[in-house]
Amino acid sequence: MTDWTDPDAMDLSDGETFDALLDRADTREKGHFFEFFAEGDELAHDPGLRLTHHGSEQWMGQTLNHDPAYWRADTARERGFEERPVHPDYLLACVMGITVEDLSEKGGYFLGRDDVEFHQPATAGTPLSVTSTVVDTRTSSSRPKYGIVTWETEGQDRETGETLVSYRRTNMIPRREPAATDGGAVGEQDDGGTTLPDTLVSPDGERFGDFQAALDTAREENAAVAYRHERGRTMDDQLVAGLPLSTLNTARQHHNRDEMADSPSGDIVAYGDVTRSIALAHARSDEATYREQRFADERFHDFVTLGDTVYGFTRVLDCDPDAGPEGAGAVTFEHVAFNQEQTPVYSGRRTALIQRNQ
Ligand SMILES: C/C(=C\C(=O)O)C(=O)SCCNC(=O)CCNC(=O)[C@H](O)C(C)(C)COP(=O)(O)OP(=O)(O)OC[C@H]1O[C@@H](n2cnc3c(N)ncnc32)[C@H](O)[C@@H]1OP(=O)(O)O
Repeated sequence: MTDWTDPDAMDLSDGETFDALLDRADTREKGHFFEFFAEGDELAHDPGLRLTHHGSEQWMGQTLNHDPAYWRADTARERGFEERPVHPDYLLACVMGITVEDLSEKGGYFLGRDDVEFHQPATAGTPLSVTSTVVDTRTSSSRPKYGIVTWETEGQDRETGETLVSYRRTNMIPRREPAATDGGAVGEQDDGGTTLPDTLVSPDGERFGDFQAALDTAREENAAVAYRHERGRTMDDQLVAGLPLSTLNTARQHHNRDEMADSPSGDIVAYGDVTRSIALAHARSDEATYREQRFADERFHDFVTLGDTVYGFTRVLDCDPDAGPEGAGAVTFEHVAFNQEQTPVYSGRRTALIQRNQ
């Protein structure tokens, strides 16, 4: 009988031998198919990640987030932070990155996120502890190869147990076995005409009062406060594969072109949090941000891949002068990330405190 442990028993450098071997080898799987998840299940995510200034600065630099409070200690103190925090987009991406191995590594697309709440600023050196609960599972009626799963996730400081950020996220997750469906609703569209305002108003400046004045003007003129941001960022390898890997995000969507060739996108796609952070950076560059508060109804509408350019568009929904400290008021925005073909790829509602005066 052949001793298969003998190094010379097989020549693995021979293409034909190796090909035949690969064909009969099982794959040690990573991640979970849709069928794994049941409502109420709780998962504690194991990958270890410690927030760092290096990671935050790399994230901010690549996504054009230049708010000095996250780069300099003096500005951070002026803005009411005890010490210079890491950027909230980086925090959110790290908390989600850690969850990917357990929740979505099988290849499910990130569809949307809701109830994103920043409970307190996070600082460099903080080790993360992240847990998720399955809150909903359903079959996709339009795509029988996929199911749709929603989780609630909480990211905590592993040492103090304090919650830093929490959110509810929904992904399309591949099924082990395709489902029988009702035929689905692919391509069905509401062809009801959309009405648009005749006029779009832009704020004159970047302060809370500028947003409030623009909303007042718009109300008088039956207009909306909405504008685009000039900057664009073309997605390169560093953004598509590098940044997600730096947050321990193992989703094959971002770094395995071979696997993705046969997927709905046909290629690797950008981490939704990178796409979103770029569009938000464009928006923040046109406002005097004081503090990020929360996000709601975030959706990823279309794929962003290598070579696509991400632009930003903003609509102002509400101003609340009574929320926040003396020097700031709350503004609720709807932000849209779109590509070079003007196709929306992300949209979400964001409430941030905006500084009142110079
Ligand atoms: C971290 C990470 C991955 C990870 O985590 O590891 C990532 O970063 S990955 C990159 C970011 N991501 C993307 O690049 C996806 C962009 N996107 C698309 O390219 C298209 O969306 C699609 C091709 C995926 C689908 O395309 P599509 O089939 O035409 O889309 P839809 O018909 O709109 O949705 C199909 C079904 O999802 C339901 N659905 C949609 N949105 C939501 C929502 N928010 N909440 C709950 N259910 C939702 C819908 O209700 C329908 O359900 P049914 O199948 O039952 O009708």
